[in-house]
Amino acid sequence: MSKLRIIVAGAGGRMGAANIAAIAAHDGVELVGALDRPGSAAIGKDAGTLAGLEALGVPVSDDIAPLLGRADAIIDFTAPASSVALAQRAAQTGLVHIIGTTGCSEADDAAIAAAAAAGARIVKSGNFSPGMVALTALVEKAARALADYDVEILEMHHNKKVDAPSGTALMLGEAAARGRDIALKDHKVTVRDGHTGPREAGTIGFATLRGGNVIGDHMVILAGQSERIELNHRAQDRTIYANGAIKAVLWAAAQPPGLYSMADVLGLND
Ligand SMILES: NC(=O)C1=CN([C@@H]2O[C@H](COP(=O)(O)OP(=O)(O)OC[C@H]3O[C@@H](n4cnc5c(N)ncnc54)[C@H](OP(=O)(O)O)[C@@H]3O)[C@@H](O)[C@H]2O)C=CC1
Ligand SMILES: O=C(O)C1=N[C@H](C(=O)O)C[C@H](O)C1
Repeated sequence: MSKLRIIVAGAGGRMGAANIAAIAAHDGVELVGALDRPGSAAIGKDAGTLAGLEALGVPVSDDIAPLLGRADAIIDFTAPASSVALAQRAAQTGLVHIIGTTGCSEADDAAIAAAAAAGARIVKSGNFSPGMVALTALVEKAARALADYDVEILEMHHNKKVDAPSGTALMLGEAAARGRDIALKDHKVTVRDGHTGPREAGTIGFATLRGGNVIGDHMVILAGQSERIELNHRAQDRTIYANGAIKAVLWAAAQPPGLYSMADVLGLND
């Protein structure tokens, strides 16, 4: 079987390097293009060198146009504006588009859904690790079973992260909300400061920590009157996300256009 040809967007970033290295190590895929922001220091450099590997003969560019005809998929861990623009390109050409970018607004998500409806095969997830997808399913079940317990979600990431709460924390919050048959947007509490009064029953609280080079820690707490359940996930290496993104490419290549989640990729929604 021929290898699937992948473009990595955000090649100069932390996840860009992890994605390039994971593609180079995988037998079923090959890197055919690397993109970054116009003006980025990565432009013109070899993608392999940027990822700490031997040169791969793939220079980083700021122009996707010449790459579109010779790629099957884009792996994109960048920024919301970039992911929306790439989704529109993927729709024009029917490409697989794997979106790991977090911090998207409702309008960004609507534009991404529109691109999927217009022909792109998009897998979008706040977290591409299979362990986190499994944890998300557990959180939904626990929130449903323990309907009167208070749900609080704590996350810690490195000091370069720009969005909060993390995409994963929001994904876990959505799972808890599904378990309770409520809409997260109507029940989430992301800030507590000053005289807040007692905790409002049925809300889902978020706490954000930032520091050092923490890759990604998440804890979901279900607090009852005489007990507390803590569901924890700690990422130890970005390779876990990059390998999940490749798994998503291989799965999505065989799907019709649409917007999919990692739960779809892992067969949890079958
Ligand atoms: N879903 C998941 O499993 C995971 C998601 N993430 C998410 O992935 C995203 C990237 O994370 P990370 O790699 O740590 O971040 P970095 O800042 O290290 O990398 C982002 C890259 O995208 C580039 N970029 C930013 N804006 C644009 C643009 N408009 N057009 C093209 N390229 C652009 C940046 O270029 P420059 O530096 O020049 O600005 C940089 O190379 C974040 O949203 C993060 O939350 C991260 C890990 C796992
Ligand atoms: O920015 C990061 O680093 C990460 N972002 C994702 C998120 O916002 O949840 C996934 C992971 O936690 C790392």
